[in-house]
Amino acid sequence: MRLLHFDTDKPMDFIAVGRLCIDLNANEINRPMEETVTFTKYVGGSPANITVGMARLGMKTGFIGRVADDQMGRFIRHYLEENGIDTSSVITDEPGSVTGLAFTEIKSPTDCSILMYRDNVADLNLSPQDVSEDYIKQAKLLLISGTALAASPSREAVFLAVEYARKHGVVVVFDLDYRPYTWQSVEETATYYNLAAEKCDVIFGTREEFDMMEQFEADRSHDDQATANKWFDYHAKIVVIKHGKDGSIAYTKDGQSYTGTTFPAKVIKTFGAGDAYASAFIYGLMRGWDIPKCMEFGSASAAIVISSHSCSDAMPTADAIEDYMEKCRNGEVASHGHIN
Ligand SMILES: Nc1ncnc2c1ncn2[C@@H]1O[C@H](COP(=O)(O)OP(=O)(O)O)[C@@H](O)[C@H]1O
Ligand SMILES: O=C(O)C[C@@H](O)[C@H](O)C(=O)COP(=O)(O)O
Repeated sequence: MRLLHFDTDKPMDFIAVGRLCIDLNANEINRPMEETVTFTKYVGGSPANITVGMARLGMKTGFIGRVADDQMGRFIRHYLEENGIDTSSVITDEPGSVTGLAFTEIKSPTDCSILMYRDNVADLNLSPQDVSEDYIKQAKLLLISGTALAASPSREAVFLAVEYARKHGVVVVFDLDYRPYTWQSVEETATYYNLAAEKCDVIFGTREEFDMMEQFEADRSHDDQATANKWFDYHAKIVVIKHGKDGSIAYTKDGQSYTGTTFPAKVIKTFGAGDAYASAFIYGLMRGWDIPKCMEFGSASAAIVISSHSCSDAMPTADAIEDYMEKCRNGEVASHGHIN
């Protein structure tokens, strides 16, 4: 059974909608934020990272979003363009809003957290009028991410993008990307996440993210197969549930499930794993690979990114992923900072 159909007549491979932000990653690693004084600036925001990943993998990519009318906004636009990402649907917001910042705290390779500054951010000002039906219909795949559902008008813009995608046979992928501090209440969060997930072909999330969505259900079994089955009753063909260093499980609508293992990594920080995994997995899907091969590629890409200082800038090419897998097979990469 063919799970997904990518329309090869469409010129653009991949479009993401949502936030374009800045990551400020601690240079002094293995210490708390209180003692961290210097940071390196990168483009960030989960959908931005995934798009950079897709571009590095050679896909024709574009982005729909709003950036602040400031130096940070211009830095983001320039970085996307340098990476070959089409920015014709990246709008500069009216003066007054700011660029979202994510300061990363790297206490140890396994104890990382993010301090986000997201008041009055430009990305949540994306409006339905910014979403072009013509732009979306020429793409094979649309990626949405949960944080863009946190407030209006960005929320409506995402739902409209999904409607256009479905109308024109564009595969819709949902990366749950749940960031609690951007939301008002758990009730609101679960409501909008569930409404969006109903409309998507592929869903990526961690067990904790799916638990958040299921928190008001009578049957809260925390069971991965039960979670996947629920979405197969709507529109989903593939549901991927990520379990950090313990790997991932992919379920498909034809009743199969596949367990993905992890690659050894010299872990610097754990964030960025999910974005790298998603980009390489989606790349594999679009190349027509079987699910285990997509998972393997995703896990290898994740291992590379968590062994690097950045998320976006560390996104590997397909050759780099192949090389890494080869080195792992030859026992040339030892795990470090990896707690089993
Ligand atoms: N410590 C680790 N070592 C090796 N691979 C990892 C590690 N943590 C995560 N990964 C890989 O990255 C994937 C996604 O990671 P996860 O932490 O579950 O997502 P997210 O970053 O979205 O929270 C995992 O399925 C796994 O393949
Ligand atoms: O998503 C953000 O705004 C911050 C990201 O750029 C960040 O680096 C990160 O947390 C990546 O998310 P993950 O892949 O889910 O770990």
